[in-house]
Amino acid sequence: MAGAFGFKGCQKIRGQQIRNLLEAKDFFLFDCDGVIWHGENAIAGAAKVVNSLIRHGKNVVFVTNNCTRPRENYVHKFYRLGFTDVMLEQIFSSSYCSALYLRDVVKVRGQVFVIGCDGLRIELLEAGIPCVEEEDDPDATIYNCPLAPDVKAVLVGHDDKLTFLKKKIFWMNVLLTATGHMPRRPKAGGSGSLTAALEVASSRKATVIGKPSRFMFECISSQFSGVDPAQCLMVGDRLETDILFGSNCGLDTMLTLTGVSQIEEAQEYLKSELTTNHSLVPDYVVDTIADFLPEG
Ligand SMILES: C[C@H](OP(=O)(O)O)C(=O)O
Ligand SMILES: [Mg+2]
Repeated sequence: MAGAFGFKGCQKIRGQQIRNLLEAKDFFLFDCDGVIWHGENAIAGAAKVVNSLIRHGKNVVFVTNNCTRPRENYVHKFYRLGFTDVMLEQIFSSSYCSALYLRDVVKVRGQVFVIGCDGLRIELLEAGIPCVEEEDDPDATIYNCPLAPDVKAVLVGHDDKLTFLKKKIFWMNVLLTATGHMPRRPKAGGSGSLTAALEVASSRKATVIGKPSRFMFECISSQFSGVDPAQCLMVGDRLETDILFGSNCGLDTMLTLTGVSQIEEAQEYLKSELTTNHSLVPDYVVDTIADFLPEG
Protein backbone atom coordinates (compact mmCIF):
# COMPACT_ATOMS: atom_id res chain seq x y z
CA MET A 1 0.00 0.00 0.00
CA ALA A 2 1.49 3.36 -1.00
CA GLY A 3 1.49 5.86 1.86
CA ALA A 4 1.59 9.64 1.45
CA PHE A 5 5.37 9.47 1.25
CA GLY A 6 5.71 6.46 -1.03
CA PHE A 7 5.14 2.83 -0.19
CA LYS A 8 4.53 1.97 3.44
CA GLY A 9 6.02 -1.39 4.25
CA CYS A 10 9.40 -2.70 3.20
CA GLN A 11 9.73 -0.41 0.22
CA LYS A 12 12.73 1.82 -0.05
CA ILE A 13 12.01 5.53 -0.21
CA ARG A 14 14.37 8.17 -1.54
CA GLY A 15 14.66 11.77 -2.70
CA GLN A 16 11.44 13.79 -2.53
CA GLN A 17 9.57 10.99 -0.71
CA ILE A 18 12.08 11.26 2.15
CA ARG A 19 11.91 15.05 2.13
CA ASN A 20 8.09 14.95 2.32
CA LEU A 21 8.34 12.54 5.28
CA LEU A 22 10.88 14.73 7.11
CA GLU A 23 8.63 17.75 6.55
CA ALA A 24 5.60 15.94 7.96
CA LYS A 25 7.22 14.67 11.19
CA ASP A 26 8.35 16.84 14.08
CA PHE A 27 9.74 14.20 16.45
CA PHE A 28 12.58 11.84 15.45
CA LEU A 29 13.68 8.90 17.59
CA PHE A 30 17.02 7.45 16.47
CA ASP A 31 18.51 4.16 17.54
CA CYS A 32 22.30 4.46 17.96
CA ASP A 33 24.30 1.30 17.22
CA GLY A 34 23.95 0.50 13.53
CA VAL A 35 22.04 3.70 12.67
CA ILE A 36 24.19 6.68 13.60
CA TRP A 37 27.40 4.87 14.49
CA HIS A 38 29.20 1.55 14.59
CA GLY A 39 31.14 1.45 17.86
CA GLU A 40 33.44 4.50 17.82
CA ASN A 41 32.85 5.39 14.14
CA ALA A 42 30.00 7.62 12.98
CA ILE A 43 28.08 6.40 9.93
CA ALA A 44 28.89 8.66 6.96
CA GLY A 45 26.51 11.63 6.83
CA ALA A 46 24.74 10.78 10.10
CA ALA A 47 26.11 13.78 12.03
CA LYS A 48 25.07 16.15 9.22
CA VAL A 49 21.54 14.68 9.21
CA VAL A 50 21.11 14.93 12.99
CA ASN A 51 22.62 18.43 13.31
CA SER A 52 20.43 19.65 10.41
CA LEU A 53 17.19 18.20 11.91
CA ILE A 54 17.97 19.86 15.26
CA ARG A 55 18.84 23.19 13.59
CA HIS A 56 15.57 23.06 11.63
CA GLY A 57 13.67 22.91 14.94
CA LYS A 58 12.83 19.20 14.87
CA ASN A 59 12.76 17.26 18.16
CA VAL A 60 15.46 14.58 18.10
CA VAL A 61 16.02 11.91 20.77
CA PHE A 62 18.23 8.82 20.89
CA VAL A 63 16.84 5.50 22.13
CA THR A 64 19.57 2.94 22.69
CA ASN A 65 19.59 -0.52 24.25
CA ASN A 66 23.34 -0.18 24.70
CA CYS A 67 23.51 -0.05 28.50
CA THR A 68 27.30 -0.03 28.87
CA ARG A 69 27.85 3.68 29.52
CA PRO A 70 26.11 6.48 31.44
CA ARG A 71 24.35 9.24 29.43
CA GLU A 72 27.04 11.81 30.32
CA ASN A 73 29.53 9.59 28.54
CA TYR A 74 27.26 9.47 25.48
CA VAL A 75 27.16 13.29 25.35
CA HIS A 76 30.96 13.31 24.98
CA LYS A 77 30.80 10.54 22.38
CA PHE A 78 28.20 12.40 20.33
CA TYR A 79 30.34 15.54 20.39
CA ARG A 80 33.51 13.60 19.55
CA LEU A 81 31.82 12.06 16.49
CA GLY A 82 30.56 15.43 15.19
CA PHE A 83 26.99 15.43 16.61
CA THR A 84 27.68 18.84 18.11
CA ASP A 85 24.13 19.83 19.11
CA VAL A 86 23.17 16.78 21.20
CA MET A 87 22.36 17.36 24.90
CA LEU A 88 21.94 14.96 27.84
CA GLU A 89 18.14 15.40 27.84
CA GLN A 90 17.93 13.88 24.36
CA ILE A 91 19.54 10.60 25.35
CA PHE A 92 17.36 7.70 26.50
CA SER A 93 19.51 4.64 27.16
CA SER A 94 18.18 1.37 28.54
CA SER A 95 20.36 1.88 31.64
CA TYR A 96 18.89 5.36 32.31
CA CYS A 97 15.31 4.17 31.68
CA SER A 98 15.89 1.12 33.90
CA ALA A 99 16.88 3.47 36.74
CA LEU A 100 13.67 5.50 36.17
CA TYR A 101 11.61 2.28 36.09
CA LEU A 102 13.03 1.00 39.39
CA ARG A 103 12.71 4.45 41.05
CA ASP A 104 9.35 5.65 39.70
CA VAL A 105 7.38 2.50 38.80
CA VAL A 106 8.69 -0.19 41.16
CA LYS A 107 9.55 2.45 43.82
CA VAL A 108 12.24 0.05 44.96
CA ARG A 109 13.12 0.27 48.69
CA GLY A 110 16.40 -1.57 49.25
CA GLN A 111 19.39 -2.53 47.18
CA VAL A 112 19.52 -3.45 43.51
CA PHE A 113 21.85 -6.28 42.50
CA VAL A 114 23.39 -5.14 39.22
CA ILE A 115 24.67 -7.67 36.72
CA GLY A 116 26.31 -5.48 34.12
CA CYS A 117 28.67 -2.62 33.38
CA ASP A 118 29.35 0.61 35.26
CA GLY A 119 26.87 2.44 33.01
CA LEU A 120 24.06 0.65 34.85
CA ARG A 121 25.45 1.34 38.32
CA ILE A 122 26.14 5.03 37.62
CA GLU A 123 22.59 5.63 36.30
CA LEU A 124 21.05 3.83 39.31
CA LEU A 125 23.19 5.78 41.79
CA GLU A 126 22.30 9.08 40.02
CA ALA A 127 18.64 8.11 40.43
CA GLY A 128 19.30 7.60 44.17
CA ILE A 129 19.07 3.80 44.07
CA PRO A 130 21.70 1.91 46.14
CA CYS A 131 23.49 -0.98 44.40
CA VAL A 132 25.05 -4.05 45.99
CA GLU A 133 28.80 -3.35 46.19
CA GLU A 134 30.94 -5.43 43.82
CA GLU A 135 33.16 -7.94 45.59
CA ASP A 136 36.83 -7.16 45.04
CA ASP A 137 38.05 -10.22 46.98
CA PRO A 138 40.15 -12.13 44.41
CA ASP A 139 39.60 -15.34 46.40
CA ALA A 140 35.80 -15.06 46.39
CA THR A 141 34.21 -17.86 44.39
CA ILE A 142 30.63 -18.97 43.77
CA TYR A 143 31.10 -21.35 46.71
CA ASN A 144 32.44 -19.06 49.43
CA CYS A 145 31.12 -15.63 48.42
CA PRO A 146 29.03 -13.59 50.92
CA LEU A 147 25.26 -13.16 50.70
CA ALA A 148 24.30 -9.68 49.45
CA PRO A 149 22.10 -7.86 52.00
CA ASP A 150 18.62 -6.37 51.49
CA VAL A 151 18.32 -7.04 47.76
CA LYS A 152 14.90 -6.15 46.36
CA ALA A 153 15.58 -6.29 42.62
CA VAL A 154 18.11 -7.55 40.11
CA LEU A 155 18.97 -5.53 37.00
CA VAL A 156 20.82 -7.37 34.26
CA GLY A 157 22.57 -5.65 31.37
CA HIS A 158 25.62 -6.46 29.29
CA ASP A 159 28.33 -7.83 31.60
CA ASP A 160 31.72 -8.70 30.20
CA LYS A 161 33.28 -9.39 33.59
CA LEU A 162 30.69 -11.71 35.20
CA THR A 163 31.69 -10.31 38.62
CA PHE A 164 28.21 -11.16 39.92
CA LEU A 165 29.44 -14.74 40.31
CA LYS A 166 31.36 -13.46 43.35
CA LYS A 167 28.24 -12.70 45.33
CA LYS A 168 25.13 -14.71 46.12
CA ILE A 169 21.53 -13.56 46.45
CA PHE A 170 18.35 -15.32 47.47
CA TRP A 171 16.28 -15.26 44.30
CA MET A 172 13.07 -15.56 46.36
CA ASN A 173 10.86 -12.43 46.11
CA VAL A 174 13.44 -10.62 44.01
CA LEU A 175 12.21 -8.70 40.94
CA LEU A 176 14.23 -9.57 37.82
CA THR A 177 14.59 -6.66 35.39
CA ALA A 178 16.70 -6.45 32.23
CA THR A 179 17.82 -3.72 29.87
CA GLY A 180 17.20 -5.91 26.83
CA HIS A 181 16.44 -9.40 25.60
CA MET A 182 18.16 -9.65 22.23
CA PRO A 183 21.35 -11.68 21.90
CA ARG A 184 24.30 -9.34 21.96
CA ARG A 185 26.04 -8.33 18.72
CA PRO A 186 29.79 -7.86 18.51
CA LYS A 187 30.78 -4.36 19.73
CA ALA A 188 27.25 -3.51 20.92
CA GLY A 189 26.27 -3.46 24.55
CA GLY A 190 23.17 -5.59 24.44
CA SER A 191 22.35 -7.96 27.29
CA GLY A 192 19.96 -10.45 25.76
CA SER A 193 21.75 -13.79 26.08
CA LEU A 194 22.67 -13.14 29.74
CA THR A 195 19.04 -12.26 30.49
CA ALA A 196 17.84 -15.54 29.04
CA ALA A 197 20.38 -17.49 31.13
CA LEU A 198 19.28 -15.74 34.33
CA GLU A 199 15.61 -16.33 33.55
CA VAL A 200 16.33 -20.04 33.38
CA ALA A 201 18.57 -19.99 36.47
CA SER A 202 16.01 -18.12 38.57
CA SER A 203 12.84 -19.62 37.03
CA ARG A 204 11.59 -16.06 36.59
CA LYS A 205 10.65 -13.97 33.55
CA ALA A 206 12.58 -10.73 33.37
CA THR A 207 10.75 -7.42 33.03
CA VAL A 208 12.53 -5.93 29.98
CA ILE A 209 12.86 -2.12 30.09
CA GLY A 210 14.71 -1.55 26.79
CA LYS A 211 13.27 -1.72 23.26
CA PRO A 212 10.83 -3.16 22.19
CA SER A 213 9.20 -2.35 25.57
CA ARG A 214 7.01 0.80 25.45
CA PHE A 215 8.53 2.10 28.70
CA MET A 216 11.32 4.05 26.99
CA PHE A 217 8.69 5.97 24.98
CA GLU A 218 6.81 6.67 28.22
CA CYS A 219 10.06 8.17 29.60
CA ILE A 220 10.37 10.36 26.49
CA SER A 221 6.70 11.43 26.62
CA SER A 222 7.04 12.37 30.30
CA GLN A 223 10.12 14.51 29.64
CA PHE A 224 9.05 16.14 26.35
CA SER A 225 5.61 17.78 26.53
CA GLY A 226 3.02 17.15 23.84
CA VAL A 227 4.67 14.22 22.07
CA ASP A 228 2.18 13.05 19.42
CA PRO A 229 2.91 9.48 18.19
CA ALA A 230 1.44 10.44 14.79
CA GLN A 231 4.15 13.10 14.45
CA CYS A 232 6.98 10.70 15.37
CA LEU A 233 9.32 8.62 13.24
CA MET A 234 11.35 5.79 14.86
CA VAL A 235 14.52 5.04 12.92
CA GLY A 236 16.36 1.79 13.69
CA ASP A 237 18.47 -1.04 12.32
CA ARG A 238 16.94 -3.96 14.15
CA LEU A 239 13.45 -5.30 13.34
CA GLU A 240 12.99 -7.21 16.62
CA THR A 241 13.85 -4.24 18.85
CA ASP A 242 13.66 -0.88 17.05
CA ILE A 243 10.84 -1.49 14.56
CA LEU A 244 8.77 -3.52 17.04
CA PHE A 245 9.32 -0.74 19.61
CA GLY A 246 8.00 1.84 17.14
CA SER A 247 5.00 -0.36 16.31
CA ASN A 248 4.30 -0.94 20.03
CA CYS A 249 4.25 2.83 20.56
CA GLY A 250 2.08 3.60 17.49
CA LEU A 251 4.91 5.37 15.61
CA ASP A 252 5.81 5.31 11.93
CA THR A 253 8.98 3.26 11.57
CA MET A 254 11.98 3.32 9.28
CA LEU A 255 14.59 0.60 8.87
CA THR A 256 18.10 1.66 7.87
CA LEU A 257 20.23 -1.03 6.21
CA THR A 258 23.48 0.01 7.94
CA GLY A 259 23.09 -2.32 10.93
CA VAL A 260 21.70 -5.72 11.90
CA SER A 261 18.49 -6.40 9.91
CA GLN A 262 18.21 -6.70 6.15
CA ILE A 263 15.28 -5.88 3.85
CA GLU A 264 14.79 -9.56 3.03
CA GLU A 265 14.03 -10.30 6.70
CA ALA A 266 11.47 -7.49 6.73
CA GLN A 267 9.86 -8.85 3.56
CA GLU A 268 9.63 -12.30 5.20
CA TYR A 269 7.80 -10.75 8.16
CA LEU A 270 5.51 -8.89 5.70
CA LYS A 271 4.58 -12.18 4.01
CA SER A 272 4.15 -14.03 7.31
CA GLU A 273 0.72 -15.44 8.09
CA LEU A 274 1.37 -14.65 11.76
CA THR A 275 -0.17 -11.19 12.14
CA THR A 276 2.04 -10.50 15.16
CA ASN A 277 5.00 -10.57 12.75
CA HIS A 278 3.54 -7.61 10.87
CA SER A 279 4.56 -5.39 13.82
CA LEU A 280 8.16 -6.09 12.81
CA VAL A 281 7.61 -4.69 9.30
CA PRO A 282 8.97 -1.14 8.88
CA ASP A 283 6.79 1.49 7.22
CA TYR A 284 9.81 2.79 5.31
CA VAL A 285 13.29 1.53 4.39
CA VAL A 286 16.40 3.53 3.48
CA ASP A 287 19.94 2.35 2.75
CA THR A 288 21.33 4.79 5.34
CA ILE A 289 20.10 7.88 7.14
CA ALA A 290 22.50 9.82 4.90
CA ASP A 291 19.70 9.43 2.31
CA PHE A 292 17.94 12.18 4.32
CA LEU A 293 20.49 14.65 2.92
CA PRO A 294 19.59 16.55 -0.26
CA GLU A 295 21.09 14.76 -3.29
CA GLY A 296 24.20 16.22 -4.78
C1 LIG B 1 22.98 -2.88 21.94
C2 LIG B 1 22.57 -2.20 20.67
O1 LIG B 1 21.94 -0.99 21.02
P1 LIG B 1 21.13 -0.01 20.04
O2 LIG B 1 21.20 -0.56 18.62
O3 LIG B 1 19.76 -0.03 20.63
O4 LIG B 1 21.84 1.34 20.14
C3 LIG B 1 21.69 -3.14 19.87
O5 LIG B 1 20.56 -3.37 20.29
O6 LIG B 1 22.22 -3.65 18.88
MG1 LIG C 1 20.85 -0.63 16.69
